[in-house]
Amino acid sequence: MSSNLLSIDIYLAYLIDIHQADAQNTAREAAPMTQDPTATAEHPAPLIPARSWAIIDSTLREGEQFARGNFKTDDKIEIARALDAFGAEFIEVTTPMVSAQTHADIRRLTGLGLNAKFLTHVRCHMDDVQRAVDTGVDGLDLLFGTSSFLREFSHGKNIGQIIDSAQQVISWIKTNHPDLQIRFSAEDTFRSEEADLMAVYKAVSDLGVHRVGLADTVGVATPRQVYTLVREVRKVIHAECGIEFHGHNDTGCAVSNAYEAVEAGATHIDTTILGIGERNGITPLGGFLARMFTFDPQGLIDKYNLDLLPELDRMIARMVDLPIPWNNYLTGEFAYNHKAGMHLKAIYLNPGAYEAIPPGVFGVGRRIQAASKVTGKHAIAYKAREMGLHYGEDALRRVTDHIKALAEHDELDDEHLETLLREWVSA
Ligand SMILES: CC(=O)SCCNC(=O)CCNC(=O)[C@H](O)C(C)(C)COP(=O)(O)OP(=O)(O)OC[C@H]1O[C@@H](n2cnc3c(N)ncnc32)[C@H](O)[C@@H]1OP(=O)(O)O
Ligand SMILES: O=C(O)CCC(=O)C(=O)O
Ligand SMILES: [Mg+2]
Repeated sequence: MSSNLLSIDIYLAYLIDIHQADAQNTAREAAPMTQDPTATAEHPAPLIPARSWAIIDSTLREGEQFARGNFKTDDKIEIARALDAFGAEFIEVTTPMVSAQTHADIRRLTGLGLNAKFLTHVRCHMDDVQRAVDTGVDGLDLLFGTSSFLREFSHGKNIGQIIDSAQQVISWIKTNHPDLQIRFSAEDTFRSEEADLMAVYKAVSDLGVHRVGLADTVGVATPRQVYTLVREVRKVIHAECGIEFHGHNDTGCAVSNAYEAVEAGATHIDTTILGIGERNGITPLGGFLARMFTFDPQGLIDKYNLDLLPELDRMIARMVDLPIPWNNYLTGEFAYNHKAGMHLKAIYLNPGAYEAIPPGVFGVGRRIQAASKVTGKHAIAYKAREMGLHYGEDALRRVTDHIKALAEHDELDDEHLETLLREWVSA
């Protein structure tokens, strides 16, 4: 099999080609990407360079809000080390307001000497911020709900009071802890009034936050809404202010919304391993990387240790005591299973024919399921050749039909197939 598989370069060239063509065909306004001085006509800059965005992995914050996300100190250390080894730029951790243990755990994590920067997620309130600043984190992710739902039923503040609190808290942090990064997020952004959002984002940007956050808290936003709102927010904040997107998956759009956010100019995307979080979770790290890989494969390969992804997924599956979903992006048991005869014929010649992303880059293997009722003669011939067996055209047709007929009634595994192929030759 391996001798027939073409190298990763084939996929990469193809991916770059389709996206360059897509760019030429699209009427959309281009996102404000930084110029790539190394780009040439032969090697054009990737459409969405991997260096234009960073991951804020929130497995240790949003993931703790998952039904089974009850991480102990050792789990947290293992998760943080694994994310750091993978190359995640930021790790978001739960607010120290949760408990004395959580406070102590954050200190423990920030003392590990990892490359990833730690952020803690806190309410925009002096009590929370004062408790957070001695944890050793690199930044504070402040939030305040701006939708009428959250203003009425969560905290009871109006937009003027939210801006006043933001002013008090942000000014205090900047005066007393100027080294800390500050992010301000309007929780439930996509059910908030646009005028309110613009007033809040402009105010916090003027106060000098490093990033503003857009949060699709109930997972209701469409990709187009995300794209449009990110572009609007970009216009009211300072050029050096980053934009973070946090998207829930209630309507199945968490990956596409994160992608649209980046395309519109977002600089930071929140993910969790396997997508764990409140309800059915947020943008999964693996799904987001699969999406972004197609725009800048080499950029992702340079930035992350992508082949560690299966270990990350397995680690969280173990900790939350659930299997990795069979159809999980990249690492699901059948994410790279090939079965139909028409697919198998082509995949033996070039796996790129039926795969968008080479599995080996993400440390996973492909499965060729040659024995089934939907198989075809090419797959059987390849399988036989691998075993050193050769059939004439008639024999190949007959053995293929025999295998298809058997498989109508029974599952055939590889071992059974091999036995059949040998018996058929000697029969
Ligand atoms: C969409 C998200 O995921 S947001 C992040 C959610 N994360 C968490 O909730 C972290 C874990 N939470 C906790 O441990 C607790 O909720 C704590 C420690 C934060 C607060 O606990 P309690 O004081 O018992 O309050 P409780 O959780 O019942 O209610 C929430 C409080 O936060 C207030 N609040 C909500 N949002 C904000 C905000 N952005 N800024 C300031 N206060 C806020 C509410 O008004 C309410 O306070 P109140 O009782 O004075 O009205
Ligand atoms: O702080 C944020 O931006 C996101 C908070 C959150 O988890 C959410 O709104 O779903
Ligand atoms: Mg959330």
